[in-house]
Amino acid sequence: MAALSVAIGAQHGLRSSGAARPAAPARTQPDESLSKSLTGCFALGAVAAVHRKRSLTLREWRGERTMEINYYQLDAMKASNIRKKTETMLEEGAAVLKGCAEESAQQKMLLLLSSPAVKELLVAMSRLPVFSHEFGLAFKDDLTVLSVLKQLKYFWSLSQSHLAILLERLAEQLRLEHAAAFQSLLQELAESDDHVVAIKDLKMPEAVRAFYGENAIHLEAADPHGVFPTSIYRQCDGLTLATEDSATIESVMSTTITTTIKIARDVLQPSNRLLFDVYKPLGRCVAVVDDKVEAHFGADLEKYFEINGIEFVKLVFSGNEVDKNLSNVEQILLALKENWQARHEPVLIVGGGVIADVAGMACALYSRNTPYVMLCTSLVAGIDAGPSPRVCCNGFSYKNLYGAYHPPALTITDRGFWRTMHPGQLRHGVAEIIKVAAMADLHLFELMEKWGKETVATNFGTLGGLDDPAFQEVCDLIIGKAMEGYVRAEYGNLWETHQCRPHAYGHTWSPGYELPSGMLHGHAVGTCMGFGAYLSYKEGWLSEVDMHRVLKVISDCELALWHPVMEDTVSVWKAQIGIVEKRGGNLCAPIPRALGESGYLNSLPERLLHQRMHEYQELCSKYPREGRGVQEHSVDVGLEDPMSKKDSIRDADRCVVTPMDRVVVQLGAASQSTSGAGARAIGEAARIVDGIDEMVTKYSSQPSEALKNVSKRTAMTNPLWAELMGQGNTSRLMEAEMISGQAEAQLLQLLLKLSGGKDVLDIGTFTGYSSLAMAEAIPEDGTVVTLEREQEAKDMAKANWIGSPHASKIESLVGEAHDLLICLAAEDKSFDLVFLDVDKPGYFGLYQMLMDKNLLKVKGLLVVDNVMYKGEELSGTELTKNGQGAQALNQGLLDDPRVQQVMLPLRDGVTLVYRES
Ligand SMILES: C[S@@+](CC[C@H](N)C(=O)[O-])C[C@H]1O[C@@H](n2cnc3c(N)ncnc32)[C@H](O)[C@@H]1O
Repeated sequence: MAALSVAIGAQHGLRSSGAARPAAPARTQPDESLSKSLTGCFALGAVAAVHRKRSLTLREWRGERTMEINYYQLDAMKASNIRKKTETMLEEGAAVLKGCAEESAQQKMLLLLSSPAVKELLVAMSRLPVFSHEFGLAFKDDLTVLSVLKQLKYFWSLSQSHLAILLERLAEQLRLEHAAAFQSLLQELAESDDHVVAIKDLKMPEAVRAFYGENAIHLEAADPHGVFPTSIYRQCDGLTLATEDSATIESVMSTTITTTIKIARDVLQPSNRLLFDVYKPLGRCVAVVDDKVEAHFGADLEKYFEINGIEFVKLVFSGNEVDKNLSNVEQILLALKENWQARHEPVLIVGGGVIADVAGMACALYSRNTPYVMLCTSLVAGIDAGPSPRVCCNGFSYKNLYGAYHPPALTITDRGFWRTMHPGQLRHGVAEIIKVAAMADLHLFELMEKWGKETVATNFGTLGGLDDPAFQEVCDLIIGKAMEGYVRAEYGNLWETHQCRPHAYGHTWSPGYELPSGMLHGHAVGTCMGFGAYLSYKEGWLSEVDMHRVLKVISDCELALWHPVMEDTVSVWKAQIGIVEKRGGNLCAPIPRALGESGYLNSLPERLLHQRMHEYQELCSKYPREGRGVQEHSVDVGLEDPMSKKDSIRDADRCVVTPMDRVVVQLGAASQSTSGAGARAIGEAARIVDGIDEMVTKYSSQPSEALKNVSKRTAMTNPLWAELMGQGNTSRLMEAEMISGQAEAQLLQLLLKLSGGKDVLDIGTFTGYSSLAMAEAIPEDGTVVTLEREQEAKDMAKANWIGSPHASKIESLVGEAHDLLICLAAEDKSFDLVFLDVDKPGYFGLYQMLMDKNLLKVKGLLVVDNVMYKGEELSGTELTKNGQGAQALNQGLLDDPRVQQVMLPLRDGVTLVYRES
């Protein structure tokens, strides 16, 4: 690297600063040959001049003089000159266009490029530091002009239509009377295929080419960004200081990235220019589109590009939290490669926060960085994830474990897309607005206090209040302010080089419990913001009144202040340890110091955390819904619980619960040894197979609140089971994955409703899901007898049923199923429906007891789970004991003339057995 720096420096000129330096450590005196070879290294440029001028003193030779390497030599800029030159160019350009009205569009462009004022402006712009503070501030009162001038610097590499768009925009802003002339140039150009030809490739008169060619040669040395840019959105700079013998080099490097953010309406109306201006000059648009957005707006997207004559390549990917993994990033990378995505061509990303993260990360990785335009279709994307420089994905069950810093070149937020959002998904996005408001913008906070409820109720003015212009303005204002607050806080700390980040409010403790709780991100943030506000009050920062204002606005927007997962304060403490590590050894927890002002809490000892959390729980219990959010879980809004799937199809440790899991794992392994189209096809196949359970869950009736609660609580039990097993309190290691779940519960409920059964036997209680589901479906005088070997599981199930009006229908017995069946038979019990879901080796024996002892009534129904046992028989591998148990029952049923049965490929296979006699 050092050699490279010096070589660049030699090209661009080294200057000896001659700064006084502390004495260098003693070194051996270089011999003459070394001296010669070092001089030889600096054969070019100013260094050679320095060496030639006089011979070095020994002191100097030992490295006590410093060489400064200048990378770029940009012209000094004077805003008034640029403005004047621009206006003259517009005048002269319009006159040129008027004088050649009959010429072809290409000829018009050539005549323009030959005009002195155009030449002068373009060359001047190409030599200016257009990304500098000074330049930005000089044009701060006209951001359109600023944006155009930043691009004009690259005119030599831009396509004809791109340059025409820039000239048209300048005319609209500065010389409206000439705008029509430039507009018609653009229209004419856009109609020919040649509009994508770059200025540098036009066949221009020799003198004109020589003029621009000379500038290009100047730029090669002075500022290569202007002549050979990688893309028009990034520049680098640096300062390298080297001792004269090059033994020590000190350097700083920086990258400057330009970005534009627009809050707009009707972006997909074909006449809207936002996407046109980016993609028309490129001739095509490669887009990564969220599959749910595709369902609603896919046709509009296609129409937009078709009408505007832009080739459109649409790559549709799933954008659920559960899909936020490296495997999906890789699939996007493959798709980009297959479509010859170029490094200067911004990818269009259309969707919400997850697709912004995953596809944004793919762009960060593709050719090390490829620009992208973010078209935000959700609230979270629109004000937070969309313009965010952080792109990321989850890994090893940790949120955002992998990532990069790669902001979009253009972010577009159009509220119109939100009309199709699930209200629950929109609601949780509101947390991000409250976050900005409480930490950085009192005015925005007051707006949320006044309008928060209504914005949530109307999907931000897209499903209501459409005829109320004042409300529409309020909606835009809230979004604009939230966006501005976000950008203000984040863009000065793009690479998170320090941790004073107001935007991490609500993100300190919740990362530890968000995934296990199954909460939507915004609700998890809500709970964490509420806790943060309480801590602030306890610190003496927020007044009690203001603390309650924060809690109230969260609660009014129907977000969660509290979730039972937070009762596990040990896990919350672990989350704090993790976050301290992530924040470079500091807690640095952003919490409001006053309303609308940021503060940072840097210490919260463990005991105090436990205490504060309990106090906070008490406080939340007095809020509506006892602090709980409305539709607070992913499953409540039709999304899969992020914990229900492991991260990657390539994850060899993926928990194989069903035959589908086995297929997905196999496909994952296959995709590792394949690339290109093969890997993509395998990935697609894996996604389809993997999506079957999700689809079944999505389109089957949703479980009751009580059942949802059982699955949530069960999802958190794995560490507990390990502990209980370690203490000898269970006979074997249990796992949360043993739960039957929603689809099977729906099946059981439907069977009971269809058959009118009321005496039910549930063999294998676990945490009580199937028993409660069946209890919900039987009449008031019905009974569910449930059997369980483990006392701990029985206790847990009982606790899970508390609060359900159907709990009283359940009779829970503990012991070996075999023994308990003997007791039930002795009591002459018999059942309309039996659900068999215990250790598989005992299946056939238990079945025989059910039949022989008439525990299953004639005309009764037996439902058996796991009859495909993880696809073992299908895979042809040697069967485990469980696999053998399932097979024995399957064969036994086939051989038993008393029953009629059907095996359904639902999850791990469910067989319905009707007892004929
Ligand atoms: C797959 S889980 C049951 C899941 C439950 N039906 C549900 O809906 O979530 C199996 C349960 O049966 C219990 N079990 C396994 N073999 C048993 C046996 N032979 N006798 C009694 N209980 C048994 C296990 O302890 C475990 O809690």
